[in-house]
Amino acid sequence: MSNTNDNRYVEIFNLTKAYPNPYADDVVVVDGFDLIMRKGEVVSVIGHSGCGKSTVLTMVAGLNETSGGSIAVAGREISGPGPDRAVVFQSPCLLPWLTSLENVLLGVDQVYPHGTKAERRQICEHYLAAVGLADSMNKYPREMSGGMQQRVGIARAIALKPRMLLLDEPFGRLDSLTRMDLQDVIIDILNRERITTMIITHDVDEAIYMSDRVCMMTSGPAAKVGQLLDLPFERPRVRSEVLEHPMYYDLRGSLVSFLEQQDHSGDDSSNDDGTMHVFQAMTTTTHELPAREIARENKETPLAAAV
Ligand SMILES: Nc1ncnc2c1ncn2[C@@H]1O[C@H](COP(=O)(O)OP(=O)(O)OP(=O)(O)O)[C@@H](O)[C@H]1O
Repeated sequence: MSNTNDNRYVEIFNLTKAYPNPYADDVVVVDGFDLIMRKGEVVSVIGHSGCGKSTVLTMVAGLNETSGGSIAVAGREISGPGPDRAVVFQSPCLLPWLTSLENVLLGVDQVYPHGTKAERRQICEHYLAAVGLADSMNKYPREMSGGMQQRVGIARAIALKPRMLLLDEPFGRLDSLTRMDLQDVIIDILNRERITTMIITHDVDEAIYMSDRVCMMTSGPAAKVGQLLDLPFERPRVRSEVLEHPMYYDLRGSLVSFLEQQDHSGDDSSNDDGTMHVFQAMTTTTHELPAREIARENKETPLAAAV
């Protein structure tokens, strides 16, 4: 019998991170971050620059030690990095002396040591084709554009058949057309493979298009989950249907409104009647998490649709 519960596939409880400060007390960047993800669910994490999004993602990846709290994936508490959690960063960091196929093979060789060489190669070819690189398997990174290199990075991550995919602003360095192409590449793969995925993004529209829920982080220091927003769009997801959905602009407004509140110093995100502004334009389900006064000396970014 499996010891995992598909409704609680990823369990992040009371996650905390304090970075050392050589001149004063440690800086508590994340404090009390709680999130439960269902198996196959795609959650975007959005928040102002510097609030701690990447800190959360790298802790889930096991690349950044936690200061407190716990993270469990598929019923097992994580204690370091592992191939069960594949990460795609803004820059794919390919090995320049290897072709795209060889770059993907590096990880696949580790994960499928008992497969034959031909089987492992077939897995790499399958995922490189899935990201649109069927004709570029023997190219070196220097022969590929930034978008193509990022496709290799995505293929490399997904070929590991991870339990969880962690995407840290994976399109941050790409032009808007390439960005849209790659959003669709990932959406297609997620439609087929149903990998539980966390995406860090600054882009409200990307968060809405890509995910099943949006996790909105409060501004740091001591950032945590401020709101969770359920999205009503079906999968497989079609961009035009999402954009034309009658709820689209209300949902977008809710996200922007939350971020705007976080941008206002000393605002505790509540109306006079204690309700959250973010709920006002909404008819879909949201889950309110306990509010806490957050000191925000560290705000940086003016609000825009992309924060
Ligand atoms: N290794 C580190 N040591 C000390 N402070 C750090 C370290 N890494 C990040 N920080 C600080 O922690 C805070 C959160 O950083 P983080 O990169 O997680 O934020 P973010 O929300 O992902 O930012 P952005 O959206 O700009 O990428 C920032 O103030 C940053 O300066």
